[in-house]
Formats: sequence, structure tokens, C-alpha cells
Amino acid sequence: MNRWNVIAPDLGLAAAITQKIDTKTKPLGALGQLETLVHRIALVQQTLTPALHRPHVVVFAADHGIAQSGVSQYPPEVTHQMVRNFAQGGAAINVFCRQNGLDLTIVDAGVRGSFADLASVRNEKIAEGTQNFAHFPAMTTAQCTEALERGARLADELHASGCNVLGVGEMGIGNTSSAAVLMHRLTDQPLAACVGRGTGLDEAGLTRKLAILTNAVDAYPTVGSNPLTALATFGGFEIAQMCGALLRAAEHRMLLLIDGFIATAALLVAARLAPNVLAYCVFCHESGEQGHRVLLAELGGEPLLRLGLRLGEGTGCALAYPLVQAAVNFLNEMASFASAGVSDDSAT
Ligand SMILES: Cc1cc2ncn([C@H]3O[C@H](COP(=O)(O)O)[C@@H](O)[C@H]3O)c2cc1C
Ligand SMILES: O=C(O)c1cccnc1
Repeated sequence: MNRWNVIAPDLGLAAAITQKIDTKTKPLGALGQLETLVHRIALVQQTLTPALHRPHVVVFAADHGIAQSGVSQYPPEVTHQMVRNFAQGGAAINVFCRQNGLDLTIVDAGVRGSFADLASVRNEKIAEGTQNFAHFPAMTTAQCTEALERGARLADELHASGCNVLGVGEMGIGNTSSAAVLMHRLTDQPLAACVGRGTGLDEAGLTRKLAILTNAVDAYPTVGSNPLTALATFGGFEIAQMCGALLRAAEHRMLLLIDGFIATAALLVAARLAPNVLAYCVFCHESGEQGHRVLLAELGGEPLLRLGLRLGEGTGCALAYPLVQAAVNFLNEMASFASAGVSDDSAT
């Protein structure tokens, strides 16, 4: 049984952080969302001089039984093939992590086939993909618990290595289906508002995906809004490992970079288990996947970027990271009205 002890950041520093932001040489509020961002980071770190150390993106990969039902534009083999691509440095997340100086770890959380030949793929395999939840629960309770724990242990290791910024991403053909059903189960949203085109289904494909998922959800009338039951029934091993990593990283007071629809669905599960996790999050972007906007609103998340990305892999985290750096840097490096001898009209 996993237990999570995520403590809400102490708000005692809040007024001093606001004061430090407001005395910088700029009109009041003029750095917009960067101001709310650094306020949050300073609270997470409980300091007026926040710092970002060894920022890290972890891509959790796993196969999904539901992919066999034809809910994705792409075949299930792509999950395994893309893990090989990550290991060779050729995917979008590799490019953006290199560009912005983020470390990257690739985790096999439950992909079909072996990566024993690839030293750079971390083996956290729970099983060779989940069961197809159109017919059976995706995982057993024991598998779900193990996946959460493996994600948590990875967060422990990153924390111990000096990392204080964790971005989570994923790869798993079919996982927008898992994410959509989790969203439907754990919010009051109708399934149709949660299901989107994923990798690019056309209108007919979307209609078919919704019908398959509607039947699947109807097959589990007793699965209510219990987060662990929903996660085990409809989740993926990568979603469960992301969830465990987010929860443990928040316990360590690390800053959490949240990517697109699937990562946000993992966060939704985490937030239902430990609501304080939300205070540690940076919502990096609003994905093009229909459902993400509403999911962000459900969690009170204000995205930094709106680029129409619909990729996952943690790409939104890597792309938003320079904004996180900019927020921290302005708080630490900008002159104040007093130090620069600039008149502060708002004070008079
Ligand atoms: C080549 C390729 C690279 C990807 N990288 C991330 N995804 C994204 O697409 C998948 C989810 O969409 P769906 O539910 O429609 O399958 C996930 O693997 C996600 O990470 C990719 C998808 C493809 C095809
Ligand atoms: O928002 C995402 O993360 C996403 C959307 C579509 C496909 N894969 C990922």
C-alpha cells in the first residue's frame, strides 16, 4: 500500500515574495505570468532566492492493451520503436532537452519487447503492456501499487542526486484513451469531452474511439471515482509510474513540470490521492488534444504556452523550461527601485 505525505508549502513567506517581486524595476505586475510562476517556485523552495538544480525530464514508456482495439492512428509497435529512437537521441524530446540543458532519462515502464541491448533505457518493466480494458482491467492492484512505487523510487534517486526540478513525459500508443477515461472517472466531465484525436484520428476514427471507450467504461459499472481503482482499471504502467514519481517528488518539495494531456491525467490521479501536489506544479502548456483545456481548468492550472503541441514525451516541459529559468532569474538578478535609484510611482 502506497502512502503519500505531500505537505502544502508554508504560506508564511508569501507576502515577502510578493514584496520582492513588486519592488523590481518594472511597472507593478508587468512580468505577468512570470510573476505568478516565480511566486510559486519561491513558495515551493521556501526561499526568496530560488535556484534550479539539475533539471530532469523522465519519459515513461509502456504499451496499452486498448491499442489492440484500434483507438490510435498509429500501430502499437511504435511504442517500442520510439523507445529505441529516444535511446539514439533522435526524438523531439531529445532535441529540446539538449537545446535547453535538461537531463533526460528513458524508462521502460512496461513496453512489449526487450531493451537489454540499450544501456540508456532504464528497466522498470511491470509487464509486457497492460491488458485491454475493453475486456479486462488494465492491471492488477499489485501491479498498480508496484508501478506507483517504482516511479516514487526514481524520484527519490533524482532528489538524492541533487535534482530539484522534475518534468514528466510519456510514450505509449493508445494512452490518450487511458487518460481520457481516467479524466472521465475522476471528474464530472462526460466521456465525449475527454476523448480526442490523439495522434491524429479523423472524424470517423474519433467517433469509433468514443464508441469503444464508452462500451469499455460501461463494462465496469462498479468502478467509481476511487483514484487507485480507476488507475488500475483504465491506466497504463507509464501513467502509474508518472503518478508515483510526481507524488514522491512533491514530498521532496521538488518543482514539477507538467506536460500535456496524458501527464496531466497522471497528475489528476496524484491530486485525488494527495491534493497538495498541485502546489508544486508548473503547467507547461495547453495541448491541442481536446480535453486538455478542460482538464487544466479542473486542476486550476494556468498553462505557460499554447503552441498547439499534441506530442507528449515531455516536450512541453523542455520547451517551457527557459521561461521557468527566466522567472527565477528576474527575481534573483533584477535591480529593485531602491538599488537602481528608479522612482517608484506606484508607491506614492
Ligand atoms: C511516432 C510517434 C511519436 C510519439 N511521441 C509521442 N507520441 C504520443 O502519441 C501517443 C498517444 O496518442 P494515441 O492515444 O492516439 O496513440 C503516445 O505515445 C504519446 O506519447 C507519439 C506518437 C507517435 C505515432
Ligand atoms: O497532450 C499530449 O500529451 C498528447 C496529445 C496527443 C498525443 N500524444 C500526447
